[in-house]
Amino acid sequence: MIPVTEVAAAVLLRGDPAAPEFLLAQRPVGKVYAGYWEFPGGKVEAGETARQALVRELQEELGVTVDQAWPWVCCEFTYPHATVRLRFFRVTSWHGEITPIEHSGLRWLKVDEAASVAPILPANGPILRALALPAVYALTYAEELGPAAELARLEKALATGLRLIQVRDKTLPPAQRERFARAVVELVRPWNEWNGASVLINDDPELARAVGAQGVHLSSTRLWQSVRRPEFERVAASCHTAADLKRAAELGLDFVVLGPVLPTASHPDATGMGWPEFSRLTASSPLPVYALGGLQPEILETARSSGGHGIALLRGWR
Ligand SMILES: Nc1nc2c([nH]c(=O)n2[C@@H]2O[C@H](COP(=O)(O)OP(=O)(O)OP(=O)(O)O)[C@@H](O)[C@H]2O)c(=O)[nH]1
Repeated sequence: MIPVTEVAAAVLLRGDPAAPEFLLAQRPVGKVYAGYWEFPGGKVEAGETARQALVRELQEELGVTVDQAWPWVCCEFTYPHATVRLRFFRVTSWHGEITPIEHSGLRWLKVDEAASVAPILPANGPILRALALPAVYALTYAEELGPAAELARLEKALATGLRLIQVRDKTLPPAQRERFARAVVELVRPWNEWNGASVLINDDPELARAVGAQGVHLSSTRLWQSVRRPEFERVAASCHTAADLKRAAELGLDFVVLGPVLPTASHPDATGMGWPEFSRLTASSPLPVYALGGLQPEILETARSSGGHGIALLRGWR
């Protein structure tokens, strides 16, 4: 078996939480991949946890003390020199002044500016794409609220920052679902052009194509039936188990939702896995994970401190 080098890496975030800047650092002469841009961090030493390594590395490399670090995604990558398992943390609070003690350069970037820095360590491409995903994934609920009211709710939410939408509404009659999906895509179109907002259609690639949606959201059943990633700009899936998460990663999807985390009215028979289990499952996910099930917007911080990228909401988004 190839030995795996454990690495802890930090995505330092500052500024507006809805459109933050993150820090990239340039590897100095003398290291492998000198001149490449990376997230600050380094190898986990014997006897350390990944979090302890992160805290130590940020002190050594940048001269700062971490106040808050939340586990995020974890990916493996094989370089000619080593196979690494990179545990990324979102670091939103620290003290001390950031100083390039070991790197040859530092750059703060907005997520849409990542392409302006090159070269980036090869393992980091998917990480930059994951960073661009918003905190909230809104699931439509026209079957209860009615299509007109749901479109009005969407219009308001787009104006205040909503960027990622799933047309769910599985029980609407097919013709009505198609009309509604088309109307959502039309409503989102200008936001797509200006801000990259996107619409994913739940479990129906044909409908997604017919209405010109940016993506498709696979049910866990379809996730297992799919032999390759469907050809859309964005593909996500519903996951409930570690095996589902692994499958979604193998298919190269963009993100997943995992749940139900808490008891929810839409699945009255399910008790919810709870945050400790959510945390355990997300710890080895290379894909960003949205928590789902019985959640309200105020729970975002809990989801993030438990390893989630964000939250998926059905009733609660606004
Ligand atoms: N810090 C960091 N390492 C990364 C990233 N992406 C990535 O593939 N790596 C890989 O993870 C490994 C980290 O090793 P490192 O050389 O930075 O470790 P270190 O700071 O402990 O240095 P040292 O080995 O000189 O003591 C390297 O193989 C590096 O290529 C990233 O974003 N940040």
